[in-house]
Amino acid sequence: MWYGRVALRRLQRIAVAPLSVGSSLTRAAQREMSSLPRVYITRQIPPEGLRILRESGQVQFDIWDSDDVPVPRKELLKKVKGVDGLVCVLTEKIDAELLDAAGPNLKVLSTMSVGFDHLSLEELKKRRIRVGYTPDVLTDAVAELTVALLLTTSRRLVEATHEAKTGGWGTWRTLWLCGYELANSTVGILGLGRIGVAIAERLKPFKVKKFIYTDVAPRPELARMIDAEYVSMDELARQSDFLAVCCALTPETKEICNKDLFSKMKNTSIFINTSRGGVVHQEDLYEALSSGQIAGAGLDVTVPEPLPTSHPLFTLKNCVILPHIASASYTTRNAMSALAANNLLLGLKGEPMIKELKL
Ligand SMILES: O=C(O)[C@H](O)CO
Repeated sequence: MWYGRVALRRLQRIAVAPLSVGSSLTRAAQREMSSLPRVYITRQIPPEGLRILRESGQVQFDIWDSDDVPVPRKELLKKVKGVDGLVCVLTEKIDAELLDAAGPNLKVLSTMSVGFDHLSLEELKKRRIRVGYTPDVLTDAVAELTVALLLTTSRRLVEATHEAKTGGWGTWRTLWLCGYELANSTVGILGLGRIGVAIAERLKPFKVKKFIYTDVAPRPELARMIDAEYVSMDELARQSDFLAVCCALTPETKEICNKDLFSKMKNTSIFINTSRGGVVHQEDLYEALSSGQIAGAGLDVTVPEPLPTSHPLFTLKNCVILPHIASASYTTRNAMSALAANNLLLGLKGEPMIKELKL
């Protein structure tokens, strides 16, 4: 269930109560509370996660009381001082500076995201800080949104609604607003994991002819689930009518979608990215779209985020840009917050987390 803003604020007041040791508490209760591990939460996370933390009776926590504005870095560096645990989202850079500010008490970091490119894994490992993250629970939502974005881009839905609303809709025309269909197409997946499989499963009923994928190595178990063929990066570019990027952002995948890739794609191909903006060389993508090297692109992620409204990509009719909403369903965001909360609590107890990154 999703709580409204007022209910959420009420929940938060209750949740943070242990830190503001009130006069109504007995001294014994105050002592007990102040001996609990201290946790800082960098964002107003959905209510399910807050409820779990509050009802656990296992931690005292403080929270940045906003979803609209990220916690300013200066404030964050102050707030993390001495904490035992930290719950963050993808807008917080967890690096040496922050970990130094937190100090040696910090044992567990729990990010409410499947992506972990905002975390300096090396620094975390060096300090033996355990890291929880939230894969799986968002797979359905991300796959669903990816399909929606793919169809929106390939069938030119944004252009079409704009034309209908602004008087561009004249007589029925034979080739007006034509796009590309999935039937009989080849769909390529760059980085085959749970999300890539879920996307392919949803696209299959659209009569896709063939699924292909590339990755650092073949992933036969996953590939078998969707009858996908392993190909090289070059072949992926050459054969794909639709190319969906599903890989994590790492030093190896940074700007892997660049001029070299786009130049090998068909000029009827559609490029879709719901992973991280950093895997794309955006100037090269702009070039490929504006020159007609590829037919269109649908992006849920960009660099930076938010992408300034003056960015050249916004001038292109064949580029659909969404504000990083792939996992944004009420169910999924609550599930992510619950998983992040449970990971944190387990980590603080010294038990295996439900989803823990191997550092
Ligand atoms: O990494 C993630 O979790 C997504 O990008 C946002 O849900």
